[in-house]
Amino acid sequence: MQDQVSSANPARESLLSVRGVSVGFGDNLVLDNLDLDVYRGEILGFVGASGTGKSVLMRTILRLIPRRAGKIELLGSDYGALPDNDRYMLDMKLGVMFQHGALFSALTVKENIQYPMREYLDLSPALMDELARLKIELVGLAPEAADRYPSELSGGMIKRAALARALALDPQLVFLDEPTSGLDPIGAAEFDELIARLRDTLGLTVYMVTHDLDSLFSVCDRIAVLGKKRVLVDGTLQDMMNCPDEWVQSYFRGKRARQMPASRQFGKGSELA
Ligand SMILES: Nc1ncnc2c1ncn2[C@@H]1O[C@H](COP(=O)(O)OP(=O)(O)OP(=O)(O)O)[C@@H](O)[C@H]1O
Repeated sequence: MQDQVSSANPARESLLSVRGVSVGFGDNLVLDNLDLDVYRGEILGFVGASGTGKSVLMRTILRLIPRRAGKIELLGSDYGALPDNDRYMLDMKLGVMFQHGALFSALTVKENIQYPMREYLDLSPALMDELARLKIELVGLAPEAADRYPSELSGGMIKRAALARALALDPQLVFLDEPTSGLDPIGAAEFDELIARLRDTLGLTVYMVTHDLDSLFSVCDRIAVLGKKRVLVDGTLQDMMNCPDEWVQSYFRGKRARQMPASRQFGKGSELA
Protein backbone atom coordinates (compact mmCIF):
# COMPACT_ATOMS: atom_id res chain seq x y z
CA MET A 1 0.00 0.00 0.00
CA GLN A 2 1.76 3.23 -1.08
CA ASP A 3 2.22 5.87 1.65
CA GLN A 4 -1.26 5.66 3.15
CA VAL A 5 -1.50 6.14 6.91
CA SER A 6 -3.78 3.28 7.91
CA SER A 7 -5.43 1.80 10.96
CA ALA A 8 -6.14 -1.53 9.20
CA ASN A 9 -6.62 -4.06 11.95
CA PRO A 10 -6.56 -7.78 11.14
CA ALA A 11 -7.96 -8.61 14.60
CA ARG A 12 -11.30 -6.97 13.77
CA GLU A 13 -13.86 -8.35 11.35
CA SER A 14 -13.92 -6.30 8.19
CA LEU A 15 -17.44 -6.11 6.73
CA LEU A 16 -16.18 -4.09 3.79
CA SER A 17 -12.74 -4.68 2.36
CA VAL A 18 -11.57 -2.64 -0.62
CA ARG A 19 -8.19 -3.52 -2.09
CA GLY A 20 -6.34 -1.86 -4.96
CA VAL A 21 -9.51 -0.42 -6.50
CA SER A 22 -9.21 1.87 -9.52
CA VAL A 23 -12.15 3.62 -11.19
CA GLY A 24 -12.20 6.06 -14.08
CA PHE A 25 -14.31 7.67 -16.75
CA GLY A 26 -12.46 7.96 -20.08
CA ASP A 27 -9.20 9.78 -19.37
CA ASN A 28 -10.34 10.83 -15.90
CA LEU A 29 -8.93 8.34 -13.38
CA VAL A 30 -10.91 9.13 -10.21
CA LEU A 31 -9.68 6.39 -7.86
CA ASP A 32 -6.27 4.76 -8.15
CA ASN A 33 -5.27 1.65 -6.21
CA LEU A 34 -7.48 2.51 -3.23
CA ASP A 35 -7.63 0.43 -0.02
CA LEU A 36 -10.25 0.72 2.72
CA ASP A 37 -11.80 -1.36 5.52
CA VAL A 38 -14.99 -0.91 7.51
CA TYR A 39 -15.13 -3.01 10.68
CA ARG A 40 -18.16 -4.61 12.30
CA GLY A 41 -20.03 -2.37 14.70
CA GLU A 42 -18.31 0.89 13.81
CA ILE A 43 -19.42 4.13 12.20
CA LEU A 44 -16.85 5.09 9.60
CA GLY A 45 -16.95 8.71 8.45
CA PHE A 46 -15.69 9.12 4.91
CA VAL A 47 -14.56 12.64 3.98
CA GLY A 48 -12.66 14.42 1.26
CA ALA A 49 -12.72 17.61 -0.78
CA SER A 50 -15.55 18.07 -3.25
CA GLY A 51 -15.06 16.08 -6.45
CA THR A 52 -12.46 13.70 -5.04
CA GLY A 53 -14.65 10.65 -5.69
CA LYS A 54 -16.54 9.86 -2.47
CA SER A 55 -19.77 9.17 -4.32
CA VAL A 56 -17.92 7.29 -7.05
CA LEU A 57 -16.39 4.97 -4.45
CA MET A 58 -19.71 4.35 -2.73
CA ARG A 59 -21.38 3.63 -6.08
CA THR A 60 -18.51 1.36 -7.07
CA ILE A 61 -18.85 -0.60 -3.82
CA LEU A 62 -22.59 -0.93 -4.55
CA ARG A 63 -21.73 -2.08 -8.11
CA LEU A 64 -23.48 0.86 -9.75
CA ILE A 65 -20.16 1.84 -11.40
CA PRO A 66 -17.69 -0.73 -12.81
CA ARG A 67 -14.12 -0.72 -11.53
CA ARG A 68 -11.01 -1.01 -13.68
CA ALA A 69 -9.00 -2.94 -11.13
CA GLY A 70 -9.06 -4.20 -7.58
CA LYS A 71 -11.12 -6.36 -5.28
CA ILE A 72 -14.10 -5.55 -3.07
CA GLU A 73 -15.40 -7.92 -0.40
CA LEU A 74 -18.71 -7.28 1.34
CA LEU A 75 -19.46 -9.25 4.52
CA GLY A 76 -16.53 -11.50 3.68
CA SER A 77 -17.68 -12.34 0.14
CA ASP A 78 -16.49 -11.31 -3.30
CA TYR A 79 -19.86 -10.45 -4.87
CA GLY A 80 -18.72 -11.22 -8.41
CA ALA A 81 -17.71 -14.75 -7.42
CA LEU A 82 -21.02 -15.61 -5.74
CA PRO A 83 -23.82 -17.68 -7.27
CA ASP A 84 -27.04 -15.73 -7.96
CA ASN A 85 -28.88 -16.89 -4.85
CA ASP A 86 -25.99 -15.91 -2.56
CA ARG A 87 -25.80 -12.47 -4.23
CA TYR A 88 -29.47 -12.03 -3.47
CA MET A 89 -28.87 -12.93 0.17
CA LEU A 90 -25.90 -10.55 0.35
CA ASP A 91 -27.92 -7.67 -1.13
CA MET A 92 -30.47 -8.13 1.62
CA LYS A 93 -27.81 -7.52 4.26
CA LEU A 94 -26.90 -4.09 2.84
CA GLY A 95 -28.89 -0.90 3.36
CA VAL A 96 -28.40 2.28 1.36
CA MET A 97 -29.55 5.82 1.97
CA PHE A 98 -28.73 8.08 -0.95
CA GLN A 99 -28.21 11.81 -0.65
CA HIS A 100 -31.56 13.70 -0.43
CA GLY A 101 -33.31 10.47 0.54
CA ALA A 102 -34.28 9.35 -2.98
CA LEU A 103 -37.72 8.25 -1.81
CA PHE A 104 -40.24 7.26 -4.46
CA SER A 105 -42.44 10.35 -4.71
CA ALA A 106 -45.56 8.43 -5.80
CA LEU A 107 -45.39 6.13 -2.76
CA THR A 108 -46.26 6.88 0.85
CA VAL A 109 -43.65 6.49 3.59
CA LYS A 110 -45.07 3.08 4.46
CA GLU A 111 -45.01 1.97 0.82
CA ASN A 112 -41.43 3.23 0.44
CA ILE A 113 -40.35 1.18 3.46
CA GLN A 114 -42.21 -1.87 2.15
CA TYR A 115 -40.65 -1.59 -1.32
CA PRO A 116 -37.52 -3.65 -0.48
CA MET A 117 -39.71 -6.11 1.45
CA ARG A 118 -41.82 -6.70 -1.68
CA GLU A 119 -38.69 -7.06 -3.78
CA TYR A 120 -36.86 -9.53 -1.53
CA LEU A 121 -39.38 -11.21 0.78
CA ASP A 122 -42.70 -12.95 0.48
CA LEU A 123 -44.67 -11.55 3.41
CA SER A 124 -48.36 -11.03 4.06
CA PRO A 125 -49.67 -7.43 3.84
CA ALA A 126 -50.45 -7.50 7.57
CA LEU A 127 -46.89 -8.49 8.47
CA MET A 128 -45.41 -5.87 6.13
CA ASP A 129 -47.62 -3.24 7.76
CA GLU A 130 -46.39 -4.29 11.18
CA LEU A 131 -42.75 -4.24 10.07
CA ALA A 132 -43.16 -0.80 8.48
CA ARG A 133 -44.74 0.44 11.71
CA LEU A 134 -41.74 -0.82 13.69
CA LYS A 135 -39.24 0.83 11.32
CA ILE A 136 -41.14 4.11 11.50
CA GLU A 137 -40.96 3.97 15.29
CA LEU A 138 -37.29 2.95 15.20
CA VAL A 139 -36.28 6.10 13.30
CA GLY A 140 -38.35 8.37 15.52
CA LEU A 141 -41.15 9.28 13.11
CA ALA A 142 -44.72 9.69 14.33
CA PRO A 143 -47.06 6.83 13.33
CA GLU A 144 -49.10 9.26 11.17
CA ALA A 145 -46.08 9.71 8.89
CA ALA A 146 -46.78 6.25 7.44
CA ASP A 147 -49.48 7.49 5.09
CA ARG A 148 -47.78 10.73 4.04
CA TYR A 149 -46.13 11.24 0.65
CA PRO A 150 -42.53 12.55 0.48
CA SER A 151 -43.79 15.97 -0.72
CA GLU A 152 -45.70 16.28 2.58
CA LEU A 153 -42.60 15.74 4.74
CA SER A 154 -39.98 18.12 6.15
CA GLY A 155 -36.31 17.61 5.23
CA GLY A 156 -35.63 15.89 8.54
CA MET A 157 -38.63 13.59 8.13
CA ILE A 158 -37.48 12.64 4.62
CA LYS A 159 -34.08 11.64 5.99
CA ARG A 160 -35.69 9.51 8.69
CA ALA A 161 -38.08 7.89 6.22
CA ALA A 162 -35.15 7.14 3.89
CA LEU A 163 -33.25 5.62 6.81
CA ALA A 164 -36.28 3.51 7.69
CA ARG A 165 -36.33 2.21 4.11
CA ALA A 166 -32.59 1.48 4.28
CA LEU A 167 -33.27 -0.54 7.46
CA ALA A 168 -36.30 -2.36 6.02
CA LEU A 169 -34.55 -5.72 5.68
CA ASP A 170 -32.51 -5.49 8.92
CA PRO A 171 -29.17 -4.97 7.14
CA GLN A 172 -25.78 -5.52 8.77
CA LEU A 173 -24.01 -2.75 6.87
CA VAL A 174 -25.60 0.57 5.97
CA PHE A 175 -24.29 3.15 3.50
CA LEU A 176 -25.31 6.74 4.17
CA ASP A 177 -24.49 9.46 1.63
CA GLU A 178 -24.37 12.83 3.40
CA PRO A 179 -27.21 11.97 5.79
CA THR A 180 -27.23 15.32 7.60
CA SER A 181 -26.82 17.63 4.58
CA GLY A 182 -29.62 20.17 4.39
CA LEU A 183 -30.63 19.72 8.03
CA ASP A 184 -30.41 22.52 10.58
CA PRO A 185 -27.83 21.92 13.36
CA ILE A 186 -30.39 20.58 15.82
CA GLY A 187 -31.94 18.26 13.26
CA ALA A 188 -28.47 17.10 12.22
CA ALA A 189 -27.44 16.43 15.84
CA GLU A 190 -30.64 14.46 16.42
CA PHE A 191 -29.98 12.41 13.30
CA ASP A 192 -26.42 11.73 14.47
CA GLU A 193 -27.76 10.55 17.81
CA LEU A 194 -30.18 8.25 16.02
CA ILE A 195 -27.37 6.68 13.97
CA ALA A 196 -25.25 6.18 17.11
CA ARG A 197 -28.21 4.61 18.89
CA LEU A 198 -28.77 2.18 16.03
CA ARG A 199 -25.10 1.22 16.14
CA ASP A 200 -25.34 0.61 19.88
CA THR A 201 -28.70 -1.17 19.96
CA LEU A 202 -28.71 -3.08 16.65
CA GLY A 203 -24.95 -3.51 16.30
CA LEU A 204 -25.24 -1.73 12.96
CA THR A 205 -22.11 -1.03 10.93
CA VAL A 206 -22.22 2.30 9.13
CA TYR A 207 -20.30 3.74 6.18
CA MET A 208 -21.11 7.44 6.17
CA VAL A 209 -20.03 9.91 3.51
CA THR A 210 -20.20 13.30 5.17
CA HIS A 211 -19.01 16.89 5.13
CA ASP A 212 -20.43 17.44 8.59
CA LEU A 213 -17.72 18.07 11.18
CA ASP A 214 -20.27 17.63 13.96
CA SER A 215 -20.94 14.07 12.80
CA LEU A 216 -17.24 13.33 12.47
CA PHE A 217 -16.50 14.63 15.95
CA SER A 218 -19.48 13.20 17.75
CA VAL A 219 -20.55 9.84 16.30
CA CYS A 220 -17.86 8.49 13.99
CA ASP A 221 -15.60 5.84 15.52
CA ARG A 222 -13.12 6.16 12.69
CA ILE A 223 -12.52 8.51 9.78
CA ALA A 224 -11.12 7.90 6.31
CA VAL A 225 -9.99 10.80 4.14
CA LEU A 226 -10.08 10.59 0.36
CA GLY A 227 -7.52 12.60 -1.59
CA LYS A 228 -5.05 12.13 -4.42
CA LYS A 229 -7.28 9.33 -5.77
CA ARG A 230 -6.91 7.11 -2.68
CA VAL A 231 -7.42 6.99 1.09
CA LEU A 232 -4.82 9.44 2.40
CA VAL A 233 -5.30 8.56 6.05
CA ASP A 234 -7.73 6.54 8.11
CA GLY A 235 -8.04 6.23 11.86
CA THR A 236 -9.14 8.21 14.86
CA LEU A 237 -9.36 11.96 15.14
CA GLN A 238 -5.93 11.80 16.77
CA ASP A 239 -4.61 10.17 13.58
CA MET A 240 -6.16 13.00 11.55
CA MET A 241 -4.46 15.56 13.80
CA ASN A 242 -1.12 13.87 13.29
CA CYS A 243 -1.44 13.52 9.53
CA PRO A 244 0.94 15.90 7.76
CA ASP A 245 -1.26 16.30 4.67
CA GLU A 246 -2.18 19.95 4.13
CA TRP A 247 -5.87 19.35 3.33
CA VAL A 248 -6.29 17.07 6.35
CA GLN A 249 -4.63 19.65 8.59
CA SER A 250 -6.76 22.52 7.36
CA TYR A 251 -9.94 20.43 7.61
CA PHE A 252 -9.40 19.04 11.10
CA ARG A 253 -7.45 21.92 12.61
CA GLY A 254 -9.16 24.73 10.71
CA LYS A 255 -11.36 27.45 12.12
CA ARG A 256 -14.59 25.40 11.99
CA ALA A 257 -12.93 22.47 13.76
CA ARG A 258 -11.54 24.71 16.50
CA GLN A 259 -15.05 25.99 17.18
CA MET A 260 -16.24 22.49 18.12
CA PRO A 261 -17.07 22.24 21.83
CA ALA A 262 -14.74 19.84 23.66
CA SER A 263 -17.76 17.76 24.70
CA ARG A 264 -18.42 16.85 21.06
CA GLN A 265 -14.91 15.68 20.40
CA PHE A 266 -14.93 12.07 19.44
CA GLY A 267 -16.31 8.78 20.57
CA LYS A 268 -14.89 5.52 21.62
CA GLY A 269 -11.39 5.57 23.01
CA SER A 270 -9.75 8.50 21.33
CA GLU A 271 -8.65 11.85 22.65
CA LEU A 272 -7.83 15.08 20.98
CA ALA A 273 -4.24 16.23 20.72
N1 LIG B 1 -21.00 9.06 -14.30
C1 LIG B 1 -19.89 9.79 -14.40
N2 LIG B 1 -19.33 10.03 -15.61
C2 LIG B 1 -18.19 10.75 -15.71
N3 LIG B 1 -17.56 11.32 -14.66
C3 LIG B 1 -18.06 11.13 -13.44
C4 LIG B 1 -19.27 10.37 -13.24
N4 LIG B 1 -19.54 10.34 -11.91
C5 LIG B 1 -18.57 11.06 -11.32
N5 LIG B 1 -17.69 11.54 -12.23
C6 LIG B 1 -16.51 12.34 -11.93
O1 LIG B 1 -15.83 11.72 -10.85
C7 LIG B 1 -15.23 12.72 -10.00
C8 LIG B 1 -15.63 12.49 -8.57
O2 LIG B 1 -17.02 12.76 -8.42
P1 LIG B 1 -17.82 12.43 -7.07
O3 LIG B 1 -19.24 12.85 -7.32
O4 LIG B 1 -17.57 11.06 -6.64
O5 LIG B 1 -17.13 13.44 -6.06
P2 LIG B 1 -17.48 13.66 -4.51
O6 LIG B 1 -16.21 13.51 -3.76
O7 LIG B 1 -18.61 12.76 -4.11
O8 LIG B 1 -17.92 15.18 -4.52
P3 LIG B 1 -18.97 16.00 -3.57
O9 LIG B 1 -18.37 16.06 -2.21
O10 LIG B 1 -19.03 17.33 -4.21
O11 LIG B 1 -20.29 15.26 -3.61
C9 LIG B 1 -15.65 14.06 -10.56
O12 LIG B 1 -14.58 14.54 -11.36
C10 LIG B 1 -16.85 13.74 -11.41
O13 LIG B 1 -16.99 14.64 -12.47
